Amino acid sequence: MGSPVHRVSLGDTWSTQVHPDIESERRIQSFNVERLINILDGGAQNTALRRKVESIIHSDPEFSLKDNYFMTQNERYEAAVKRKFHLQTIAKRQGWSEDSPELYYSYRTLAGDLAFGIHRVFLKSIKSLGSEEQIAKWAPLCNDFQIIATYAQTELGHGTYLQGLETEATYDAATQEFVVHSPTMTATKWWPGDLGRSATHALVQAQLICSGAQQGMHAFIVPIRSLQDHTPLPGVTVGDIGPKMGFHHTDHGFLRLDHVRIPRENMLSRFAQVLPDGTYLKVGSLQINYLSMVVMRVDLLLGEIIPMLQKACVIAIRYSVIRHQSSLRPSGPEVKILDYQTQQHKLLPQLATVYAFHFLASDLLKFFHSSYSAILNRDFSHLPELHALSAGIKALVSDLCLQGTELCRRACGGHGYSKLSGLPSLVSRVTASCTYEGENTVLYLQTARFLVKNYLQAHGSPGSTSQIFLPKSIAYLTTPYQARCPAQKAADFLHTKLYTAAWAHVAARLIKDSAHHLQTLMQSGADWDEAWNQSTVLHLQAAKAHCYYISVKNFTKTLDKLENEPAIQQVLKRLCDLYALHSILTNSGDFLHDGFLSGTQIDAVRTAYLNLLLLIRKDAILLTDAFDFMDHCLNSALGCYDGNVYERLFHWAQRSPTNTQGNPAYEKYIKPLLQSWRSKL
Ligand SMILES: CCCCCCC/C=C/C(=O)SCCNC(=O)CCNC(=O)[C@H](O)C(C)(C)COP(=O)(O)OP(=O)(O)OC[C@H]1O[C@@H](n2cnc3c(N)ncnc32)[C@H](O)[C@@H]1OP(=O)(O)O
Ligand SMILES: Cc1cc2nc3c(=O)[nH]c(=O)nc-3n(C[C@H](O)[C@H](O)[C@H](O)COP(=O)(O)OP(=O)(O)OC[C@H]3O[C@@H](n4cnc5c(N)ncnc54)[C@H](O)[C@@H]3O)c2cc1C
Repeated sequence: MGSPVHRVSLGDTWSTQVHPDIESERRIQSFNVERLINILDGGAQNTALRRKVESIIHSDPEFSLKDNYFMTQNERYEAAVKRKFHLQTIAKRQGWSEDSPELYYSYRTLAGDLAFGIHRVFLKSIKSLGSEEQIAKWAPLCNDFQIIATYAQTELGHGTYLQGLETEATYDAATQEFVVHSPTMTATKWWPGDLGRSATHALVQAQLICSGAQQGMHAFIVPIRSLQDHTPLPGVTVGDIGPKMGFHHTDHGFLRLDHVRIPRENMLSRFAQVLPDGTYLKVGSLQINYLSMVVMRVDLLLGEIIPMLQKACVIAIRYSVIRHQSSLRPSGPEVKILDYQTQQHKLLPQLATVYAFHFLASDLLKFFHSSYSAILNRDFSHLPELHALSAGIKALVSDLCLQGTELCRRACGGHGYSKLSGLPSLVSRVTASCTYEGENTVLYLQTARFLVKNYLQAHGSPGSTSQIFLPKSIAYLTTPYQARCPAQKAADFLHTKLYTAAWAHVAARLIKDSAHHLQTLMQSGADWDEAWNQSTVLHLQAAKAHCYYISVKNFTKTLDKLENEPAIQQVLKRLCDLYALHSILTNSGDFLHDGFLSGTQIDAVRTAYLNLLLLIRKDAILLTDAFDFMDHCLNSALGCYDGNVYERLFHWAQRSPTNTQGNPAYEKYIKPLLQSWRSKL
């Protein structure tokens, strides 16, 4: 591998050497880090391309994220717009097209701190819901930024329940136009990114009214601001929704439409259309209009959510080998905090989790690609499975990435509370991912609906085992499973088949229990909807267990493909073991409930888990280096490659405007107060 210096990108002239405490960690080379980087990138060519993009971006001062932490919301927005347009200029010069890996890598390199993220959501929605003519018209306008667009679905009154959206698009056959209207206050669109101050066009999701009937939610392209002077167009009220927990660089907005007329051609019509005379035609179910959400749920995993936990792990683990606190024995030397078992217990499962999620999301992406073109061509056979998998995986990944980043933050003690650590921004940003693109509880319940329905079909009545074809990801629901785990000692729990089977057992049992609970309620008189609501806590648990099972199984499959890389296979196997055993320990009640595992076996799981912590501890720094984030992108005083934590924290704090711009409160309040006492002292 080339000199690691390429990662030290902050241009800190005072940083002349790598801290010995982190350097010593890198001397233990139990595997080739560069090879692991290549595997995570999906090949050495991708690594080379990514680094080429990184060097272009980082050598350009316009892209610096340096002062982000000291900026106001307005300044963050302006800087993000500036970076976005500068990136477009570079992309044009370099010949990087919209869907190119180069632009994807630029986004990663700039930590997503760019404006117009939802412009991309608009484009992806046009590509999934628009006809070929509509794509041919709108995609180039988007790509060249002749328009700036947003995705306006959520309203003040409704986000989850799309059938409850109030915005109306009423077809007027006399003019062949739709009249798009917000009939109530609660119909106001609320939350769309890039809407508050930027967008010229919105993809508005509205209830279609034509042929005298409500046809459900459909997508309409609505011009909202003048392309000449950016003022709101007639009938449009638009603005910013105000301060938020994070996403300070994005102008989330509101939008009210007062009988705004748009041409008939502006309704996206791949799957549904309104003919000039008002006749409504559609293929597939109403929910095909939700396709763009499936696309985004898959897309955001690797593009946005998982990198947050990766970065948090890099920062917290690097910091934990620099930070010394207390000693292990009386009068012994102060130790690195990563040598405390409790610190390992906080951080190393997060590292294992984020590896598991990287491979999970990569495989989901493959399944998505193989199903998506069929869906666009109106073969919907894989859609229910894709929807169930993408909804559940989005929920599990964002839930655990949020938990993990917050744990990493707290594991850095007081310095983790400083924005300069980079961790608070990661936590607040990943928090949003548990809500946007579908609130997580709601998404788990979508997965549960698929599981329960298939379970009930496969097992006509309790106890029956009729053979029916089930989609691949749930085929285990009809596989007979063991009632007791055969493991006898800690080492037995290091068999991938054993712990995968354990998760299959628990997931299948919880799905069975939730389905039976539903059936029992129905047998005692409840209708399906009432019975469903009264069993949703069980459904939620079942869906989570299913997602755990999928993630564990997927990690073990990844290991199988690494036969030719024994050293890397070994280190990843340890992470896979740790992920699986940690997930068993944190959900141990589910394994003990029906006696599948005994208390003694849980003790054995814990023993195996604690042994793994020690083994992974020695490779921890290399495993975080393998994410190959440059310092610029981490933007953390605690997480830099060279480990010079204290110097960097001190230098960065000096740049704070609170230290450079004087103290107006002194003149106004402190000085008069102090001076009023002087005569008495
Ligand atoms: C750089 C930027 C980074 C950050 C970017 C962030 C951008 C964020 C953007 C947004 O947040 S956009 C707004 C996103 N909003 C949502 O995700 C809303 C979530 N709500 C829904 O998805 C749905 O309303 C619902 C929860 C699925 C319920 O809908 P509905 O009541 O109509 O359906 P059900 O009765 O529950 O199910 C009926 C039937 O439909 C199937 N189905 C549901 N959704 C889909 C889908 N997406 N694809 C395919 N099929 C779907 C469902 O499984 C049922 O099938 P059957 O069981 O009847 O066979
Ligand atoms: C940072 C950010 C960016 C966003 N960007 C966009 C954007 O670009 N475009 C856009 O259109 N929207 C956007 N949104 C909106 C987002 O998609 C919605 O907030 C999200 O879908 C959740 O909907 P809600 O706010 O209505 O929550 P609600 O549905 O009101 O959820 C509130 C609570 O009710 C529960 N609940 C709701 N329904 C059910 C149910 N059926 N069963 C059980 N429990 C239920 C939920 O679990 C939750 O606990 C964004 C939101 C955020 C935070």
